[in-house]
Amino acid sequence: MTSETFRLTLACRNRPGIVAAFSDYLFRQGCNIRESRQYDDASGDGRFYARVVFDGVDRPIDPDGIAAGFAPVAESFGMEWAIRPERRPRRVMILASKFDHCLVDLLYRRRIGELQMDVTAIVANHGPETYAGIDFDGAPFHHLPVTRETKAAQEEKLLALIEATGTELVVLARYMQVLSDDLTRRLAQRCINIHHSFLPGFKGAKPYHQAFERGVKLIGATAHYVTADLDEGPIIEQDVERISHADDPESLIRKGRDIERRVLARAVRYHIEDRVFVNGAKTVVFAD
Ligand SMILES: Nc1nc2c(c(=O)[nH]1)N[C@@H](CN(C=O)c1ccc(C(=O)N[C@@H](CCC(=O)O)C(=O)O)cc1)CN2
Repeated sequence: MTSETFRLTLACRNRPGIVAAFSDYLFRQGCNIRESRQYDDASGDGRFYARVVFDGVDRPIDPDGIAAGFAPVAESFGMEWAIRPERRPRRVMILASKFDHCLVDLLYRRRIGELQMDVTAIVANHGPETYAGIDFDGAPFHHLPVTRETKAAQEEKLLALIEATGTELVVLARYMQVLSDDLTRRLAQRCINIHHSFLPGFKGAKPYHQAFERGVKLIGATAHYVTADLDEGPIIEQDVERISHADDPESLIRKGRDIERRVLARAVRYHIEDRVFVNGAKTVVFAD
């Protein structure tokens, strides 16, 4: 009989004995460490990060008991930590605007089991006619139109929906509205945006036109956590593709769609698999 697997994630000020402490604790609980990744940010503010996958070998694990026993160990190191069952799907809300390529891609990857998530809702500032023909796979659709004048009220409805659905992660899948400072604070480290450029280049709207005018030879996309500062949040994933003088804005937009899809899907997967740690204005990513 195989035991269920769990993930321990932790972050704390670096000092000797952290690895010994959590590995000895898990060993004494009869657990087996299947995978362990760690990073000691000696160059920055001396933080230590670890992601540990463990199971009970051939005996069932009591996660609450394991967590209760680990709490004093964690406290002695001043850790931020969590223990989660690997197979529990994360609750994810997807926001979209006019362009649906990232929305469709995330739904497909969920349907084939690549993304271990339950979609709590699909929210858009455009009406359902914009997404005609898309199989939402049972996810509820909410049309929340917004103007400069109605932004505060729209965001209140959005936040109420996030809380009512127990949403753990909000994904801006080419959602083209700037979120307020208050909303970004409430969604800190649990709201991922896909920006259609290789940041820090070409921030803001219309990055492909900016790229065309500049005559760059590479275009890219960037997935980052959303902060109040537009396109400035901690970067989770990026990718690029070579282009040429022959590419006009339309062909850049076409080539960009593929890059956006794969970069956002990777960033969402890394987040829901607890592979991403925010380290100040940057991230530590234990990619697979
Ligand atoms: N607080 C933040 N909100 C959002 C971010 C962010 O980094 N911080 N990223 C954007 C996505 N985005 C670029 O990736 C982006 C979206 C929209 C705009 C913009 O200027 N929008 C205009 C309205 C445009 C329209 O109605 O079509 C606006 O909001 O006034 C710039 C960049 C998502 N939100």
